[in-house]
Amino acid sequence: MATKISFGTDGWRGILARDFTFDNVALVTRAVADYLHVHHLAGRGVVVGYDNRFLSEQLAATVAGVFTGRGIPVYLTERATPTPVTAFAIKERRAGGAVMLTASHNPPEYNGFKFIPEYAGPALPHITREIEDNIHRLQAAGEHEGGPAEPSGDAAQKIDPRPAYFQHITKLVDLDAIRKARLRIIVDPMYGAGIGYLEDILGGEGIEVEAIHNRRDPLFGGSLPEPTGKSLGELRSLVLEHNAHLGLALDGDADRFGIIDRDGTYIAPNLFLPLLYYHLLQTRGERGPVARTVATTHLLDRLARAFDQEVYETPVGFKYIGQHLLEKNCLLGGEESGGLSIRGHIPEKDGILAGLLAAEMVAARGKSLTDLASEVWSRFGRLYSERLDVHTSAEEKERIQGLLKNFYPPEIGGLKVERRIAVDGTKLVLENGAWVLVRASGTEPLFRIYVEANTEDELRRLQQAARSMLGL
Ligand SMILES: O=P(O)(O)OC[C@H]1O[C@H](O)[C@H](O)[C@@H](O)[C@@H]1O
Repeated sequence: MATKISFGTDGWRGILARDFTFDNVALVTRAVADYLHVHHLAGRGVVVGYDNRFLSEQLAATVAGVFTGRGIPVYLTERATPTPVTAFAIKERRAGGAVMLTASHNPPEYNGFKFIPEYAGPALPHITREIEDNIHRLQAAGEHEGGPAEPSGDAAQKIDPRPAYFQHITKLVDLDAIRKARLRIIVDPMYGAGIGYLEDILGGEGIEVEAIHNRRDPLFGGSLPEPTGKSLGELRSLVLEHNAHLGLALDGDADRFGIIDRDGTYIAPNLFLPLLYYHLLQTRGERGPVARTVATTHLLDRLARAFDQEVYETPVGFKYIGQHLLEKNCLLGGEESGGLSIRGHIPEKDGILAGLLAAEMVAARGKSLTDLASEVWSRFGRLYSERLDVHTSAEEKERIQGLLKNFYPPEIGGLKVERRIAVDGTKLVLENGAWVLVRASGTEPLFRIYVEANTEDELRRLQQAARSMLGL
């Protein structure tokens, strides 16, 4: 039977050997090739990149073979490459798009297929829908049943996308300031595709940098390549032990970031994003709107208001943030799951850029991120945010989806509901600015409950209230 292949929040993911097979990857590539031909992009060629996972390189060779077999020139990266670097290579070569083989921060048994169109950011839904339609058409025609062997990736042109990316990133970040401030930095690429990026960019400028987990391990040392507070224990210990100024981590394909401050504090994206927007506005003196997802902190809105800038609120998924970076000339776009990009860069999230900007902020102000946070909170107030992930059965999922459609209570946790936003899940904004959002994840079989409140107590109260109202 044909596998059901669909593009979720960010590409198609599947379990290796079960549904993520060479045949299915070849089939999806054929669907992308058809898309490129129909849109007259095929002649510009396509970049193919891959992460450090099991079989990623071999799967990338299959992708390259299918494209070249269909007359599409291929630029195949000569080694594992971060997603943002693969995306940047599109721009540099004016290619018609890219395919990136990666399952990002998923468990080791997964792999994934991202199509990045010619604008060098994640594919928007109308594009993935068209590719899915092509897949279904090919499946209906029996093309999923093997067919003639695809040529290997030998016909592809091998590229090293690093030099051009390094050159570009050097223009976006003040590496000189980082060097002059004599920062000591520890980096953790989590065994992923980001190995050799932060450490080489910083080290190349004579900045003191040390790297851990910087060899390939498709099992990710027994944990997930997801740079959250929970998984960065070793980085935290080393930062403290070496008295470093920062610990900078990347996820499996280096599009997300994780930051440890000098005192070992994990700086969550919902805090880092406002700190960075403040840095761009206040310290760099730049101006421009900000784009955030519906699940991301409203502290960004407070900053935007104070500096007379606009805020764009999007559904979850960096594809929407990327679209705003492109179309609204935003200064910053970011999301709570750990993605950001800035004006002048590609509309794709980039963990390498995020880490370098963190170092620039610390260097420019001679303050730790925690001290910078105190400065921002004293000017704009503090907000407490947290996301809960709740697993449910398939029947439960349906019940909750049904409930959410009409979920508009007059109050939650004793606070009046002022506004309901339904761009993605259901978000209720309360009378004192606190808010609750409940939505089904597009990448995992669970619901996410996001709450932002003015105090820690209020946060817990709202979490409890939302859970009991929905039976979650
Ligand atoms: O909450 P989910 O639908 O699972 O999505 C969580 C995240 O998944 C991927 O990493 C996307 O690239 C992100 O843009 C998104 O925020």
